[in-house]
Amino acid sequence: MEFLDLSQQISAGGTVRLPGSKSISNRVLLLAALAEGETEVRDLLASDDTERMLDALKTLGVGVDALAGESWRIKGCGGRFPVRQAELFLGNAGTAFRPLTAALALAGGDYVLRGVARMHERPIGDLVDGLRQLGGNVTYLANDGFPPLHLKPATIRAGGTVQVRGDVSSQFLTGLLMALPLTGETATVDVIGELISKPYIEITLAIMARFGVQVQREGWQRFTVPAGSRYVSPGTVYVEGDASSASYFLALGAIGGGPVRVEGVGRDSIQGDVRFAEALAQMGAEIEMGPNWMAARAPKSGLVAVDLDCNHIPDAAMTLATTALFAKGTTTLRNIASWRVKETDRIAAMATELRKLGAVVEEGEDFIRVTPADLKPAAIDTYDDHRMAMCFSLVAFGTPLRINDPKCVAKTFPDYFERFAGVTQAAPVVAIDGPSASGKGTVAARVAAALGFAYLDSGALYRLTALAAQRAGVDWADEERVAAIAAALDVEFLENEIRLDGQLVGDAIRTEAMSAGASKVAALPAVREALLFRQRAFNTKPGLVGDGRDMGSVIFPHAPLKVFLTASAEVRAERRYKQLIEKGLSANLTDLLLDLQQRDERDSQRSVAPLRQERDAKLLDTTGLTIEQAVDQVLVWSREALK
Ligand SMILES: Nc1ncnc2c1ncn2[C@@H]1O[C@H](COP(=O)(O)OP(=O)(O)O)[C@@H](O)[C@H]1O
Ligand SMILES: Nc1ccn([C@H]2C[C@H](O)[C@@H](COP(=O)(O)OP(=O)(O)O)O2)c(=O)n1
Repeated sequence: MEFLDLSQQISAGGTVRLPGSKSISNRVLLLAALAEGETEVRDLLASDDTERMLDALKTLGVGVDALAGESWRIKGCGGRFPVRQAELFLGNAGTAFRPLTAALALAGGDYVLRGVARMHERPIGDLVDGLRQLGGNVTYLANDGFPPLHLKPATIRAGGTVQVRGDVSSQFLTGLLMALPLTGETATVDVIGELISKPYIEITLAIMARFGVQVQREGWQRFTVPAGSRYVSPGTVYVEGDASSASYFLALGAIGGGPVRVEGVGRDSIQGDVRFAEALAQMGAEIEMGPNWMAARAPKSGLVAVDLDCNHIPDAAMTLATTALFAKGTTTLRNIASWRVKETDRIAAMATELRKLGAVVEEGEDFIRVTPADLKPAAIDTYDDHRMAMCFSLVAFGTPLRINDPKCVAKTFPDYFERFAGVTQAAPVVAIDGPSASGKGTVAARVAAALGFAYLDSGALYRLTALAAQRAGVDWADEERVAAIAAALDVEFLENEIRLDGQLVGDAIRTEAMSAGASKVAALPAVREALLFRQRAFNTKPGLVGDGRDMGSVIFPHAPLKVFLTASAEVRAERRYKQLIEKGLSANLTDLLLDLQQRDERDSQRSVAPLRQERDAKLLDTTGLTIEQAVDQVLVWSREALK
């Protein structure tokens, strides 16, 4: 499984130009395809969801041409798709599946619509019932109420009234409304019960109007499309930035200092999720807004918890769940039952993953309640849900963490994590690598103390693994079992001591036998993999100095300062000899030199993370230097690099 490890973040600030809105992009594409005339769609979101829609339209015979940038020319088919029989695969794209179901059910052809397994678990029965009331001929190919679907030509009933439940997914109503003009008749939709996610219906009505169809409405209960309504291209359409995507960056500003400014959505937006900014303001964030931009910064007194009905911002509300980790008090997000039928059961997923970090979470059928706690590093699962991945990136302000399957953000925001990195500053790392007894540990510990940073003695982890394996009677060459031991190591780093399985280890890991053992287990790829996140989890505020063999190359490749510390083999052997004798351990200088040369050889020649000077590492040869001189040089470089 792919993953992304995030260091703890220190601050956030800057400007982000948002990708196009997913909701607007797919609605505009469908209406442009159904319209008379050509439409140029500018600033379209480039993502999985829009790709599914574009592919579907191509399959249906619609002329789709990519122009420069994220612009497309769509040759409208005037309500009649050229291809009358087709099978469409729509992945996990709800914003493609629902409206296409509605449009194709009334478009007079014979179509099969499929998606990924999760899509086949997401209900569509209420939409199908609505289409059947209009005369649609829809069959379920697997389970009643769920995709895949088979659509055959409808027998349209004149002057029909459709009843559709409003409390399931507003995408059903959106789909129906957008398809109604295809009947050619006057058609009315009555919404039964409370309509959820109303702002999404506003988007639908606004875009239909842009394509020349005025929906007459009575509140949120009744919508009528007059006979003879037809879609006509408005020529050029600009897609607004995605307001849900804006929520992550506004939250970053509110948590990480800010200001973080997003461009592409603002006060004049037709997207309901811009109201996320109000929710953030209720938490204390300072918000500024212009017609097409918004900015957020942290309040001096810190964020505070809220108790909020989130029905109007179902997607952006997820961002509040992780923002709550940085607010004083318990946050309750209510009226979010729709989370349960999204890309995943988002209430369950959110609760499970927040608990991994140590947060206190209570969940109900339609609410979630989050109380902050001291956060601890964890590997977060994302459930093929882009919003899970993006929401949990905010957690990096509280603890380093691992995000599994980070590429799921491609659904709406393929370069999310690059943009995240662009407006955040991670806790810095000074990476010190080099051969045995070059002085890494001594120098690293003193530099860490001088800078007020944490210190990671990564070699100790390999030594501890070797020791734990020996104690468990596991051969150092048994990769699988040694890796399992490394993954399960119960260690605690104290000021000047290490506890393994609750007991102080003392010099048991410093013997030459354990040096050799460490070098052997360190050559096993599975062992290195097992220790990777454990090492990165040390990268907390205000910063870290790490020493080892691969700090700069593998563990912290983005470290602002990398040092390669070395000295002649003879000098290093002498240093190690003195060190061992001082500790009261037995040693022989000739053997030590030989051991050290063998170990250098093994550490340099192994296939994974070999010992070598990185191209961007500064070389420091300590053969003729005192400890103080070596420390001073690294401190000079650190102050330059961390400015
Ligand atoms: N620049 C230096 N000059 C002299 N002795 C040093 C220097 N750096 C380190 N030492 C000594 O060498 C020994 C080995 O250093 P250590 O930090 O354990 O190396 P490493 O972590 O690279 O194996 C220590 O006893 C340390 O005091
Ligand atoms: N980041 C690291 C740290 C240590 N190792 C390996 C290589 C060394 O032979 C052993 C022991 O490392 P350690 O830094 O404690 O050893 P020295 O003090 O330099 O002799 O672990 C590694 O492969 N990668």
